[in-house]
This record gives sequence, structure tokens and C-alpha cells, in this order.
Amino acid sequence: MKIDCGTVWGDCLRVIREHVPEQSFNTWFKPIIPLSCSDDVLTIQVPSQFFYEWLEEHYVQVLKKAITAVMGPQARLEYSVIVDRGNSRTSPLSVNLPNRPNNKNSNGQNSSTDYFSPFHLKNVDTLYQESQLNPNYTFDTYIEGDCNRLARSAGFAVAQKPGITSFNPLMLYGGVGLGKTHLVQAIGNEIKSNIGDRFVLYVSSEKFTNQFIEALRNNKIQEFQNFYMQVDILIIDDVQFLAGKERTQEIFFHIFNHLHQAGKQIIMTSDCPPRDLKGLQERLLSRFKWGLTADLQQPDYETRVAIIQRKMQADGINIPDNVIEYLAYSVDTNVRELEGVLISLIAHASLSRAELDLELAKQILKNIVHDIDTEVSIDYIQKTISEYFKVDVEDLKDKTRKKEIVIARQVAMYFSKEYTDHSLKAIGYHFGGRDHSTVIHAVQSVNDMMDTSNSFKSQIEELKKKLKMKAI
Ligand SMILES: Nc1ncnc2c1ncn2[C@@H]1O[C@H](COP(=O)(O)OP(=O)(O)OP(=O)(O)O)[C@@H](O)[C@H]1O
Repeated sequence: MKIDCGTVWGDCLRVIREHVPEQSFNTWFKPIIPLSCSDDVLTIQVPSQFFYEWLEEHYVQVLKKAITAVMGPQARLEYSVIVDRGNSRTSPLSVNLPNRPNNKNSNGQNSSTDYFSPFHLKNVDTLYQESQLNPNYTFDTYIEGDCNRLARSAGFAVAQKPGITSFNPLMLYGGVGLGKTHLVQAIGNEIKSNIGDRFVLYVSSEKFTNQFIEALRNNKIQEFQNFYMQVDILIIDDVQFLAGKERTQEIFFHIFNHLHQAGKQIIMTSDCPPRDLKGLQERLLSRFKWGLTADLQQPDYETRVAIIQRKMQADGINIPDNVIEYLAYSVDTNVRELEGVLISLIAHASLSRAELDLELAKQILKNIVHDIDTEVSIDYIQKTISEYFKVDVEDLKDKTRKKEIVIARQVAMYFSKEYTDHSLKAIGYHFGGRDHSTVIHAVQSVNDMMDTSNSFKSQIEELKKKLKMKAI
């Protein structure tokens, strides 16, 4: 039977949209063109081989979810890859999807026969295989920096001796996209590879809650509780989600106590420290503090560079160093955002067959990075000014009174005052502990020099541009 492939693909897109961030959706799914559709095969055209590989590597499950929901479990997807302008090659590149039950029914709702519903898994051996861990989230792929050192080393210690160290529970907290899920899953993967016979389970608090509600509905609370009490290492993500859910907290409390007393390891994440978790029972909060609590901070510049390098290496993509530095300077909010920008950049380069260089990066970041001025740090200003005036960063902080160094120092103070929110006192502190009056004097001197020297003024203009664009 002939089926309208546009309609089928439109329905698939609706499902996909629910599961991927908007930026990724626009980058990876909008450019796809549906070519044909029969009862069980949908053929889609993708713009390049790279694009096809990226979809396969990153979105195979979501694609499977979508075509299964829209066309049924027998459905297959075939790609037609544009190999050269105008020419395309149709699979053998059909998606090779593992044949596993789906979490959603055709309405995109959680189905009552949830793939990981405890009530459908009878055999404990099967449980050992089904930890719900992403194999890519390992310690190897997790970059260490000042921002995560304590959390990472505590996690690593727990992974070597789960349930035995005093870090039980291990509670990691931090803002969005800072690597909490990655790190706790790395612990789970490490334990699984070191000690294969442990039942490691990763579950989000949301999923835990949904499973509990389902158990309530089906009168299966006992099975639910029994299931969780068999776990050796329980990793529960985003516990702030339990806030206000009294009955879920109650059962979690019992499971927690049982596991803890039995020497089983509990690992949790949350978006804030336990003391700030609102809507959680006091008895749970006090248990969260029994073990070790460690935070994840925003990564610093060096860590961001290392993260980009690691991702590029893993994907086999080469990006010039100056582009990496530019990205790392420009996107300093969180790692997820950094990855999003990186994907966008690679996608643009791939789709437009343009060279992935600094120009392209600047062009793309213009649309993504907001308020670049306020993101300039004193460190960055010092680095840029010292390069420009060919003096050492240390000289800017030093007492030396050599004329060229004094000017460079004053210019750096001037920009620190103009481009950062730091107080005069804080700026002085960053320049070798100088007084706030020295900073005022520096700003005044730079203004005076601009009034009297055109060449100095154009130097300042040039530096302004550099700092604004964070150009490397
Ligand atoms: N130190 C790191 N090294 C390598 N990749 C990292 C690091 N930190 C975060 N990432 C990557 O950043 C992305 C976001 O991380 P993750 O999902 O773990 O954040 P999260 O803190 O759990 O966020 P949320 O609070 O939104 O759930 C992931 O792709 C992860 O691999």
C-alpha cells in the first residue's frame, strides 16, 4: 500500500521533538527529507555521510522510538545519503536497532508495560544486564578539573569499593549541565566493569516516581519495594524531583534504609545541596548527609578546552586550536551548552561544506552566545592585554614601574573596570593586591591618554574589538 511519507515523517517529527532539545532538533532533524514509505519501510534523505553517522550514533534510539510509535514495531528506517551535490545513495545503511521493548506507547505516553518496569522482570540475572547506564559515560570520558575534582575522586573511590567507604550515600549536586549524570553513570559503569556480578541500577527520580505510581495503581507496592531492595548499587538522579511527593519519599526512605543497612551503595544527584532541598522530609535529608556531599562547579577555561578536545577526539573530528580556544572562552555557562554549540558548528560546516575555521565559529556563535561583553573575565583581559603589549601577565600584577608595563597594566585595569562587574577593590586585588585608588588612577590615565594621543586611542579601539569578540 502506498502511504504518504510526508505525513508519516511529520508524525515521527512530533515524537522526536518531545525527546530532543530544540537546537538539536533544528540541526539534525529539520534538514531530513522523507523520500518514500511503504507498510514497514520509511526512507529518508540526509545531507551527508557525516550527518548519517551522527544520527546513527546519537539519535538511533529516538528514531526507533518515533518510527515504532508511528508505524508499528515492524518498521524499518532506510537512509538515502547525498554523496555529492545532487547525487544520493540509498542504504544498505538501514538503522540497526536493538530489538527492545519501547518505553512509550503510540501516544508517546509512558506505557504500562514499561521496558524497565520491575514487575515485568522476573529473572534477577536479567537485571544485572539492565542497569540503564549509558556506556559512553565513563571516567575515561569525564574530564577532571578544579570544578569537579572532589566529586570525581570521591566517585572513583566509591566505584572501587562500593558500600565499603564512608561515602555512603554519595550525594553530588550542581547546576544544570555540569556533568552530574555523566559522573554517577561513570561510577556505575566502573563498578560493572570491575565487579560484574553486582546489580547496578540507574534511575531518575522521575522514573522512580512513575514506577511507584504504576505500582500503586496495580496493587504491586510489595513487588516494587522488593525489586529495589535487591539492588546492590542504587544510583538515583535528580532527587529534588521527589519534593512534595510524600508517598514516594516514604517508600524511598524504606528502600534507602534497607540498602544502607545491608551495606549497599547509594549514589544520588540533586540540583542543590541537601540543606536547600525544599519539600523533602527531614528524616530523608538527614540521611542524605550521612555520607559525602560534593559539588560540581562551572568548568574553568582549561577544563573547557580539554572537554572540547576530548569530544572531538571521540568523534574523530579535527578542529583548529584557535577555534577550540574561541569556543572555550565564549561558552562558559555549562558543558551541555558547550556541546550544543559544538554540534551546531560541526553541523553547519558539514551542511554548507564550509571550512570549520574561526570565521565560521564567530558567525555561528553570534546567534547563540548572548551578552558576550559581560562574560569577559579579568583573567582574559590580562591575557589579551599582555599578548598585545608583549609583556608577561605576571608583570601586570607585579610592582615593576617600567613605562611599557605601567601602561599595559593601566589599560588592563581600565578594561577590567569597563567590561566586568568587579568592584574597584576586587580589580585591585587581581593586580597584585593594589588599592582601589590605583585602579581609579589607571582609568583616569587611560582616558587622558586617549584624549591626547590618536594612536593610543586606536590601540584601545582595537583592543575593545578583540575583547568584545573574545577573538583569539
Ligand atoms: N567533566 C566533563 N567531562 C566530559 N564531559 C562532560 C563533563 N561534564 C559534563 N559533560 C558532558 O556534558 C553533558 C551534560 O552533562 P550531564 O547530563 O551529566 O549534566 P547534569 O549535571 O546531569 O545536567 P542536568 O542537571 O540537566 O541533568 C553530557 O553530555 C556530559 O557528557
